[in-house]
Amino acid sequence: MDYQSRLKKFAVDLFKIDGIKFGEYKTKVGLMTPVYCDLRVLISYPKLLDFLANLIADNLPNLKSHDSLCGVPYTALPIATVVSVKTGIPMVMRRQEKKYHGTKKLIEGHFNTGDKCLIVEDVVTSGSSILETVKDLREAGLECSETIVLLNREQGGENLLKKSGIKMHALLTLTTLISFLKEEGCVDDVTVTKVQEYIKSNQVEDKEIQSRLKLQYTDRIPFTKNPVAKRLLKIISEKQSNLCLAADVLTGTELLNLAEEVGPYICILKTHIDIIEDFNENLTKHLKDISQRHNFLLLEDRKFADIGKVVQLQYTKGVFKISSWAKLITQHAIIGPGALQAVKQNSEDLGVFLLTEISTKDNLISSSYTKAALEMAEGFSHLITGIVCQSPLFLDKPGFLQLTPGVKLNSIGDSLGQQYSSPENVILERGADIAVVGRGITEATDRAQAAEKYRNLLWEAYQKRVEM
Ligand SMILES: O=c1ccn([C@@H]2O[C@H](COP(=O)(O)O)[C@@H](O)[C@H]2O)c(=O)[nH]1
Repeated sequence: MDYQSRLKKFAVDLFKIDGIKFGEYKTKVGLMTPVYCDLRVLISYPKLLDFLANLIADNLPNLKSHDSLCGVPYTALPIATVVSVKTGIPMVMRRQEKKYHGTKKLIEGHFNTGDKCLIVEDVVTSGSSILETVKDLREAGLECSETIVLLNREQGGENLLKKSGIKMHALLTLTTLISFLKEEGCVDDVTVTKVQEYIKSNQVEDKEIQSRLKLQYTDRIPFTKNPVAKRLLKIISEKQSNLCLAADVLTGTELLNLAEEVGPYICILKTHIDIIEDFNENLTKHLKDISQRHNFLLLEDRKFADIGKVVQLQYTKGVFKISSWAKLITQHAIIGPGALQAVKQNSEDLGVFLLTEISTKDNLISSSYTKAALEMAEGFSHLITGIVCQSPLFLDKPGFLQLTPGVKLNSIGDSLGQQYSSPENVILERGADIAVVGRGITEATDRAQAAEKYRNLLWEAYQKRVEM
């Protein structure tokens, strides 16, 4: 069989084992795609894996010039392994997370500095997974300039990899794959057209984006897709305030008095409306009036974390009717895209801050959870105002705002796990765009004066960051 016929056989076999599916599929970040690739199924078909290893070996004439192979975790690991066994080229393996005990190695296997390592990957969309792997391999002293991939989705990844000095060799592109399948009667013309249109209109963006840390708030307005984020950025610039007050008080009167006192110095007033002991609907009406008069937004920090349907009810119904007064809400990412879908219909007038990290000591959020939450946020860019986190994330995404709680002068924490950093540290080291201050202001004798002090410190720190 010639090489083309072998490739076609591989494409058809992949289709037969459900490695490639056509229809309406939701990606892990909540976007729709007419073609879904799940090459993890290959491990159940050792003969096909063997066939694939031969295809890879024959595709790359200079394969043997490499000292090692590295599969991008996890799907490509078994593929790299069979190629290694077939060709005798040793493997190295990149851990996805650093080990916190033992040898603390990020790259496993024996290698020498300067060894040429070939990256093996299953599917390339933007190429970001390959770039992450390459970054760690290069830091460990390996040389990476080529990658072999099974399927190039032709969405711009090849170009982005080239910019980082990586040449991509692909067994199949989405175009060749679909034409092979069409020739063999596995898909019809309608599917072919849908896939072609999808490729055209889903190219990864290739713009040089300045780090958000270096941009003034108004310069970030064009980058955001969420209407509430645009309004918030305007308010921040007009009031020269990146201070969010955590108004954790227990009565309606206390809340309204506090809002009046600190209103001139804040861009957001954050509530936990369910801790108000004498709540009634008039409270949120008055709160709304004050927010309009003093030009700040209301954020209900409900941290929604239930199934989509319940989130929808909690957000719109019950005694609090949050959707009628809060332009901003917080949500946990643990539920998956369903909870975001649930509030999406209000997206013209709603902004969500998604929790990707939390400020408390010994919390259970891992780096892979944070990574997945960030991907989810990107998939809902029209709805997401920003992220709640503790470290500088989304640096190349100036359209998303970083909201960071756990800010207080002269304190490192409370007795219940809360951890604090200073206003300067939260902006300069932790990458916050907006800092949340609660007890630092609410427990002060002069709350307006305390709010003004935090406002000035936080604003000065942001200006320093932009100029640094
Ligand atoms: O990770 C998080 C997320 C939210 N919060 C909220 O911020 C305030 C902090 O109040 P302080 O009095 O300044 O400690 C509070 O409303 C939390 O619910 C957080 O602390 N950490």
